[in-house]
Amino acid sequence: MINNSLKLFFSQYSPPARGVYLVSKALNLDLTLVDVNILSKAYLIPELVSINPQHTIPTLQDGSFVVWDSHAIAGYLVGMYGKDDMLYPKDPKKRATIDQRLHFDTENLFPKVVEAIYPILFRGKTAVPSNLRESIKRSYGFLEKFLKKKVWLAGNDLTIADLCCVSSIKKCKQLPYYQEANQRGLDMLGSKIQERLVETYVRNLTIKND
Ligand SMILES: N[C@@H](CCC(=O)N[C@@H](CS)C(=O)NCC(=O)O)C(=O)O
Repeated sequence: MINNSLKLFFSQYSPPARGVYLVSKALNLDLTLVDVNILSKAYLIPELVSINPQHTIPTLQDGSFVVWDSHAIAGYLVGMYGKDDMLYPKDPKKRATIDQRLHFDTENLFPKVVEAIYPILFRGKTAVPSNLRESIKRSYGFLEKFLKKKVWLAGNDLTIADLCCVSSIKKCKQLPYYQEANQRGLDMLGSKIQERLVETYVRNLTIKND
């Protein structure tokens, strides 16, 4: 379904932006993607800052309505454009479980990704500290427990919890739109991290030899 009024401020390097992109694919919605280079200092484009003072990626503009935070955007897209509520059921118990997973992503998973990756991308660090690696493993352990006896993260059906957390990764890989909507950006982020590690390594060698 093409909706020309839906504009998503997006970056392949942004996991939450890719979460929203996955949701749009699940809904068969065509978004207009505005590619924002979050790796460059010039990413604060006026078009984004004027509608979202927090200037976070992803931000959705639907006509005169603006919403940001990937989880809020995902719920909005299902409510507004879903042919049914399967991806984000209105049933209070089902929704509460999904919301718990989404909040887990906000307060636990994503901050750890940021803590692990940002110092390598932006501050010349070359490794993820071992205590953080342990902490990330604990988070994945929680996800495994959430998944126990369930097909998907919040029950037997795919929901926005899966698409936002992309935690039940093997299942998500089976989705027909997964490669385009997540794997491509994930590979780009992986290559960028490798590139930064090599740059930092070479810079450190040069400093040593000076
Ligand atoms: N909880 C937010 C996190 C959004 C976020 O922090 N996005 C990062 C990119 S992955 C960003 O916009 N960073 C630049 C900034 O905060 O100005 C969400 O789920 O959308």
